[in-house]
Amino acid sequence: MYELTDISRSHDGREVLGIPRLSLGSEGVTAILGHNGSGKSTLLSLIARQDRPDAGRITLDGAALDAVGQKALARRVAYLPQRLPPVAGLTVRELVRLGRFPWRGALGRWRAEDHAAVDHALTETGSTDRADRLADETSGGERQRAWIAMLLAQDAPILLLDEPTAALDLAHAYEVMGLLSRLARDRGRRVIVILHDINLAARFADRIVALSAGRVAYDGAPDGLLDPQVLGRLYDVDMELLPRAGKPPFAVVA
Ligand SMILES: Nc1ncnc2c1ncn2[C@@H]1O[C@H](COP(=O)(O)OP(=O)(O)OP(=O)(O)O)[C@@H](O)[C@H]1O
Repeated sequence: MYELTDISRSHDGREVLGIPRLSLGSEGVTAILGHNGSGKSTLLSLIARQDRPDAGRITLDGAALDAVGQKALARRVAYLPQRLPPVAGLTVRELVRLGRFPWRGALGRWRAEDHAAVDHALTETGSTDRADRLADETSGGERQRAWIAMLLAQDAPILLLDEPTAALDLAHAYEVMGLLSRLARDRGRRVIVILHDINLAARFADRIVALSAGRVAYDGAPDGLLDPQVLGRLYDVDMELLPRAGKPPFAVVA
């Protein structure tokens, strides 16, 4: 579990993230929401240790995040950034195999469990049929699922994903979120995921942390966020809720 204390991160003399205190990772799925530029990716890249705060302290399970070795961190935290690098020349399977890097033995030998983890990740993301195609030649959404498969193959207890559903059609966005929430529920994974879709977050998250101008503006259960006033303040737009029998109401712009 992460503990953040007195975190500050600035760019060009402007503080883009200021968090006095925040614990993350004790719930199954935590969704991070907020308007564009509110600091979501900055927060995620800090806890993924892709970036460092200018001030403050981040611990992971009680140890300073800075002090965790690179391989040990990769075994505990799998991170999917918003902007993914090009994958020229790699097949989908080769891309997914990269996720096994922190687990491979001395001399980088492939063990049966590495192959099994890759096959399992391909199956879980519905990517098996495309495994031998060049990742570059698959559609944006198919490639996104291959990246998610790579993340699953890494087999880390904490998954950090920055807008993983952005390139996905509705059905696959729900499928991927369903998969992440099953990993949390059935396999004890802790998922921290940036989303823009309030309704997707309300459906799958156990906790929502919403940022506004670099500050935590809401932190709690999805129910509490599904309030036109709270949403209106957060996104600076009039919102209304459409009730649905037996399901969370649907938030729409009024
Ligand atoms: N490397 C950088 N250099 C300068 N400014 C940056 C840099 N990275 C982020 N910022 C600024 O910090 C602020 C927060 O950015 P961040 O990417 O964390 O927002 P976000 O909530 O993830 O936005 P979005 O929803 O658009 O992805 C923005 O104003 C952004 O312009």
